[in-house]
Amino acid sequence: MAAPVIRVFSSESQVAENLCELVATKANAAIKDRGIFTIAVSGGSAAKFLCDGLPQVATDWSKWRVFFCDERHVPFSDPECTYSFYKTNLLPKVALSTDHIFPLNPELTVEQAADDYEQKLHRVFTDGGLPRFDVLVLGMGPDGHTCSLFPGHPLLQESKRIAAPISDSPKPPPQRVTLTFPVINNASCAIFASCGAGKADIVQQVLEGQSDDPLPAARVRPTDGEVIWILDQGAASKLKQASYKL
Ligand SMILES: O=C1O[C@H](COP(=O)(O)O)[C@@H](O)[C@H](O)[C@H]1O
Repeated sequence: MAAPVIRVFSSESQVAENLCELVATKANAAIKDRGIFTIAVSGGSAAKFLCDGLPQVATDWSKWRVFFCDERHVPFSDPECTYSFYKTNLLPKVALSTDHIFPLNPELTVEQAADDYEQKLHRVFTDGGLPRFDVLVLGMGPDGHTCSLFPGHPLLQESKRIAAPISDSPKPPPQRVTLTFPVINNASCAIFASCGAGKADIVQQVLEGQSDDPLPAARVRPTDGEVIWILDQGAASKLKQASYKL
């Protein structure tokens, strides 16, 4: 298990650019090696960074398979729907087929939608084992949550499911489906992108704090992979180790 790598940039636009260049490098390497690139993306600020930067990268979009680290269980027409954000802000600008991006089915109950999402994952990850994503692009909320895995929630202990329903998310909307830690920590590369001084305290706690009960974002430590944090100066401003500074 490798220690987190931390990269600090002077502006949000540089974070987005660096994130997207890194994702493209990973994508092109995976395509060269195996002919396919598997990625799960997040909502919130990470979605904005990806939609801003990915249209500029050079890659073979036909080889990408795009899942969601988590998704809100809302209709596609709801502004909280992460899939619809990508559909509006990324799909018109890149050659990614809608057959290669996998939304949650909001017409099912949240429990059925999670079951259905596990089947969608198994249709792409066909070896029957735990899916191993090439890249996860993760965000972190000000409480230290990542995906829809919240501090103190029983889903942090989930060990059987690869995608699980949650009906009591402390951040609205309450019903969501999320990847679980067995899949997250089986990824080849997990990348966090966080910006703004509002995230500085939680970034410091996650990256430098010690706890017997780590925050969800601090639990992202792929067993045979890397975790990379891409921060702007504001988000990195409370880190104590000088080597993390610009
Ligand atoms: O609710 C969510 O929040 C997190 C963090 O979002 P951010 O805007 O604070 O970066 C996000 O990663 C997750 O996908 C989303 O469902």
